[in-house]
Amino acid sequence: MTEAIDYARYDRIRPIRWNGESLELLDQRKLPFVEEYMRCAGSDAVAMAIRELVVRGAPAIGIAAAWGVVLAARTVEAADGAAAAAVLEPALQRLNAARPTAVNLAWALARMRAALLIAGDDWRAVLEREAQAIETEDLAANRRMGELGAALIAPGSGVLTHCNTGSLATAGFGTALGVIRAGVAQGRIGKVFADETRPWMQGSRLTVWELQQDGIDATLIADSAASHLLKNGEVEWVVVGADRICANGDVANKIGTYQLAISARFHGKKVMVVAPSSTVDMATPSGDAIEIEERDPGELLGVNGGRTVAEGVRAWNPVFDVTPAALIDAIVTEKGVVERPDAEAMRALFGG
Ligand SMILES: CSC[C@H]1O[C@H](OP(=O)(O)O)[C@H](O)[C@@H]1O
Repeated sequence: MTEAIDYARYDRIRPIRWNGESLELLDQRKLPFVEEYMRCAGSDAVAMAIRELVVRGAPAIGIAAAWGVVLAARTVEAADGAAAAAVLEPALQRLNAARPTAVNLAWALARMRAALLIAGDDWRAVLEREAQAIETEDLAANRRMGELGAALIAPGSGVLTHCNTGSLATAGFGTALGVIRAGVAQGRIGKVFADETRPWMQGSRLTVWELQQDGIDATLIADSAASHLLKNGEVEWVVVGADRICANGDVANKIGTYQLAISARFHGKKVMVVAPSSTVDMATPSGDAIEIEERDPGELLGVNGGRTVAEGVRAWNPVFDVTPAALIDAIVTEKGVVERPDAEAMRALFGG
């Protein structure tokens, strides 16, 4: 069950392209029917693209922000990194403010800031190398997580995934979708289900499109059909990504993850969270401390620009929720797997 995976077959979809002068972002608002890149020439354009979900997915927004810092550096004259850091800090703050929940954004900016502070007169080149390293390391982490996560799945299993955690959300291959890709390639996963993931429809617009590109047969379900599916026995694992994993193992992820975990536990199914260590935030003690992003309620009032709700109806649109560690069976990172996560198990792998 350890057949070598042909990773090249998953390389077609690239949400982030650095061309040496500007950052090209695949506009995910237009997928799956239009593949169009937005060209960002400055860091504030990158911040807007993150805020507007042109680029989305916890690791991907960290990578985009890192390249945003490289773009900001082109507007600054400074003798060394420390001097440049002082001038660039407002631009990093504007990038950081783009979205609050995924820790990968703050993590990437902190890593760029740290590299800058110790850089000499070659600080621009240092920033470019650091941004490239963040992107390259994410791809390697995803491939490693694919192996580690797939190994937990018994041959012939069915899986259900939520939101989009594939190449579109990362430097490539994906987190939860990387486990699914590896599990299908190894013959461990026999059936793949993806839910729509209202209101932004990452599942119906992005995940099943990615899997179709792979030639992986996936079945789309309504979010509201998930518990019925978990009851009928075709699924053994719910496999999802994460936006922030806390010191006690609580996980913030796309809205709807929490109720999937409740239903999975009720029906005796397992929950696997797959995320690189850049998503682990040992400085956040528990899910109660996570800021949950609330987006425009208008995202709930229509689909593809067509209104489906009467005028004057109020909507509430939190786009993440927190799944308590007690409902999670395994957290898969590139550094290893935490089974039955709790504060002690998290400390054993991540320190702190
Ligand atoms: C590997 S992506 C992690 C995470 O990000 C997604 O959120 P969004 O599409 O709003 O950026 C979703 O929560 C994924 O699970």
